[in-house]
Amino acid sequence: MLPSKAQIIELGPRDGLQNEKQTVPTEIKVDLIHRLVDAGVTKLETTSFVSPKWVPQMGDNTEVMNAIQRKPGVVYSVLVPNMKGYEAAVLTKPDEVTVFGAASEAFSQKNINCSIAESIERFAPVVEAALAAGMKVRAAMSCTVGCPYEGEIAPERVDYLAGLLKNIGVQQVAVADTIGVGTPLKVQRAIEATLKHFSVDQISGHFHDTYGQALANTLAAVQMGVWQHETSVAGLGGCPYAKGATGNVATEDVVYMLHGMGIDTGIDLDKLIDAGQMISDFLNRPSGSRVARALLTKRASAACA
Ligand SMILES: CC(C)(COP(=O)([O-])OP(=O)([O-])OC[C@H]1O[C@@H](n2cnc3c(N)ncnc32)[C@H](O)[C@@H]1OP(=O)([O-])[O-])[C@@H](O)C(=O)NCCC(=O)NCCSC(=O)C[C@@](C)(O)CC(=O)[O-]
Repeated sequence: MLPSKAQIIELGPRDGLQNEKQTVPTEIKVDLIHRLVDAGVTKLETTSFVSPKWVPQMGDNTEVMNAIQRKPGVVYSVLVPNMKGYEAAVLTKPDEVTVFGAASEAFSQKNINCSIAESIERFAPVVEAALAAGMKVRAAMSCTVGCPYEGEIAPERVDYLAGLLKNIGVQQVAVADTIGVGTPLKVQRAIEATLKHFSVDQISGHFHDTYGQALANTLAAVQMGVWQHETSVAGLGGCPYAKGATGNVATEDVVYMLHGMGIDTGIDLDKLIDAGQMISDFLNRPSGSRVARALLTKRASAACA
């Protein structure tokens, strides 16, 4: 049965911008966050507390968090790989921390410089501290379908990682197709493996669009009852340690699809498109959202008529 509700978990300010070569000033990131919240986004990843040597674009994490005017009821989430990141993050009072592991050993090494087992040892004290401080804890599971270094990933490896994350107290997990190689049935198998440890209410889909499959994969997740969707405005993004992978599925495209299916997101699509246009203009390239491009063209023709 299709879910009657949906929540967008907007990743544009973090996953969307982390890989940008040009420096995006803090005030642009903050403006983007404010516009997204004004459009009705109620949960978003604002930044990450990782090494600035590894990901320079997120080096202004504390400044971003401190500059945001927070709206009550909105969950401001940050990515944290270890206790060092947690200790810096907690000072900025996030509502949620997200640890991030991988179903692929090689990707774990490349992305966070440790094995899957070591990553769990690093995450465990983060999860414990965050829960004790009253924060929510999510985990991203990278490479649940394919890995840029190891190729296809079997569902058993997703099952293994999800079990480890459940054991340390993680409350919610993202099933991520980091390099966008997944197709609907493969993504459903990764979600099925995750469902052995987490309920459908604790799972979000996180699909990159490298092969143009992200919206189809989102629909495949919806058909399994998944209602939390990790998306990126204007289709921004990509992981610096997954070369060639494009951005996440565009928030505008997911919102348009869900609204068309009668599933409310609480998001004002016009305002969302304006937020995506602001950041696309700043980055000096067209939006990666097909819906945004179509509706902007329609707006322009209406203005000329
Ligand atoms: C995880 C580490 C830090 C390990 O990096 P490491 O080198 O193994 O860490 P270390 O403990 O050996 O420390 C080395 C140096 O890093 C510092 N350090 C250590 N930890 C931190 C920290 N938290 N914040 C700031 N600095 C830190 C530490 O203080 C030390 O500084 P030094 O003494 O040399 O000056 C590193 O590998 C790293 O930052 N990796 C970046 C990972 C990343 O951000 N990847 C992109 C996000 S994941 C993603 O996009 C995928 C996702 C989530 O969206 C889902 C999907 O699509 O798959």
